[in-house]
Amino acid sequence: MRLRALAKINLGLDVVRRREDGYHEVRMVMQTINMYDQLDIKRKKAPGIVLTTNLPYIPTNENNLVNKASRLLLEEFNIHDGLVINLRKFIPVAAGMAGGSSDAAAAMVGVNRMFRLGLSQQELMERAVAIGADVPYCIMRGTALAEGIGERLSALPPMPKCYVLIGKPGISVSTKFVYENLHANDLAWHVDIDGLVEGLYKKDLRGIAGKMENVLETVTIPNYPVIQEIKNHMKSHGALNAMMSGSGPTVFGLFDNDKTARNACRQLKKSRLAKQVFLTTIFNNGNGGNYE
Ligand SMILES: C[C@@](CO)(OP(=O)(O)O)[C@H](O)COP(=O)(O)OP(=O)(O)OC[C@H]1O[C@@H](n2ccc(N)nc2=O)[C@H](O)[C@@H]1O
Ligand SMILES: Nc1ncnc2c1ncn2[C@@H]1O[C@H](COP(=O)(O)OP(=O)(O)O)[C@@H](O)[C@H]1O
Repeated sequence: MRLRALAKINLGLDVVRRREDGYHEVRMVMQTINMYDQLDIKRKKAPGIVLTTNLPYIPTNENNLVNKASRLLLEEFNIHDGLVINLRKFIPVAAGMAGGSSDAAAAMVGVNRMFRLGLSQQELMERAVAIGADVPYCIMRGTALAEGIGERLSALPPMPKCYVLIGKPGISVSTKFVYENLHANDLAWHVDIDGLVEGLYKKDLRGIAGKMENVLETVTIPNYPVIQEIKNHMKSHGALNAMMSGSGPTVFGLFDNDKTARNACRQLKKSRLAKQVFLTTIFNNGNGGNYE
């Protein structure tokens, strides 16, 4: 069984408050993009999960989210068969693009199908939050408003079609570090998530781009100025706007024109500001489904 685990970007990211347990209440507009990892899942008679991957630097033991997510369902349903899973990573790792979360989501969808567990999308999403705050959204996919810690989801009108330029600088940023250094209860400003949502209802790409903001940049940009440099580079090469995705450090820019986007992509590669550069598009074939 082969599945695609799609990446996400955050079109807007606001933090409402820090909870007593250290987690943060957020309001985010999430968007799936056409960049994916590939999971091949096979059943085996002996118990246990054997995971292989094309990247030597990510864990293949129980610390891999694919492993955790599969185990969660196998244990709940008392399944004694095991799994052989090959994961081909294309989504940049530790990038703010929910790569690991999306792999976990695909694994849950795959196990549900393979063992005919009969769980609905909603039932999978309820279990998925135990793996990570972004995992329920990765099961749902499409354009969505995420609240709570990211697990309370409402579908939004699909994002208008556009080109998405992705630039990941060669640095690592820990999500935990970013949230801890935000001082969420004393923020001077908030992102206009309602304005962003209104832009989606109006199908107004420029209006949406004009409202894109990420409060987590207030932590990452002072620590890693290259993030601002990549944003500036994209904007000076015709992006409608550019922003950091999630907790970073990946920056994405939106373009309404194919030629401008391709040129900006070439120039960004030349600049060497970003270690990984990709040009892709918005994914919006309805929510959920389309896992092949
Ligand atoms: C920032 C966002 C935006 O989409 O994504 P990424 O940058 O990871 O893609 C998410 O809020 C990240 O979601 P996810 O990466 O699933 O988070 P988890 O694994 O559950 O948590 C990692 C760490 O982030 C912090 N965390 C996460 C989510 C949240 N709402 N509040 C938090 O404070 C906690 O310190 C937690 O220990
Ligand atoms: N399937 C997976 N793919 C990538 N990283 C994983 C996976 N499972 C666990 N990890 C660990 O999670 C960390 C964050 O990965 P990732 O999900 O790519 O980040 P982000 O949430 O910022 O998009 C990695 O450094 C890696 O050690």
